[in-house]
Amino acid sequence: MDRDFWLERWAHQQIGFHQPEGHPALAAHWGALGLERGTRVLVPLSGKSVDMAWLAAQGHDVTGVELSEMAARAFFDERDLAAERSRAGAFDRHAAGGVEILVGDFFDLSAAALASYDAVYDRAALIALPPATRQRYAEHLLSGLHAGTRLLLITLDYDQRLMDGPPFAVSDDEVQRLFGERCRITCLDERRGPADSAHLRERGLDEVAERVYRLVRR
Ligand SMILES: C[S@@+](CC[C@H](N)C(=O)[O-])C[C@H]1O[C@@H](n2cnc3c(N)ncnc32)[C@H](O)[C@@H]1O
Repeated sequence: MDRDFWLERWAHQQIGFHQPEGHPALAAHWGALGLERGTRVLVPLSGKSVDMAWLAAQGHDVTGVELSEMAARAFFDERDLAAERSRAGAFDRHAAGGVEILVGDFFDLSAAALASYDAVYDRAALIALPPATRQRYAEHLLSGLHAGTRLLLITLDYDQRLMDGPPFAVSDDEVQRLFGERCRITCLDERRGPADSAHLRERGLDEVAERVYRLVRR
């Protein structure tokens, strides 16, 4: 899953992962993180997720990091927001309405930049990545985040033989392995049943487990 794979997906609008109504687990479980208004929230691999607008509406300062400039433009255009644009290190920054999207590679975000966030929202970021890159993603994220940073992580688990990712199956064991040494992990919710999106059901996924975790960086 290299950069071109994702840019092609955006160019051809093959974005079945995008949820126009946002993810229901966010409103249901964000409160469990116990964050105050004004908290800086990082949304890695953000796409044009409407969850960023929801987080901004809760009073947070939201930063999405996304490879595709098309996704960033779409996020602001769909809200009739004229985004300010500037250069921020390795990234092109688009910002308006309490949300900034850094267009570039998440792995170029410095440890110092990561340390400036108090919370992370990961929906379809970890599960978008193949196994070796998931390890790298967790390492990179945890290398920067300061103690006490809270994360809401949503995973999808299924029989990986039924379908090639993305989205990839991520088991509870893997979450423990990737994050357990450096985070306190609580599974807040688990939902088993048919995949809730038509594009996954069409790809043969009948039975999935979606889990919602709270992680607190030690
Ligand atoms: C499965 S989508 C999920 C998007 C979003 N989190 C959502 O819930 O709609 C994964 C996104 O990550 C972006 N992406 C993939 N690799 C990336 C990287 N290394 N740095 C930044 N963005 C990346 C892709 O362009 C794509 O928009």
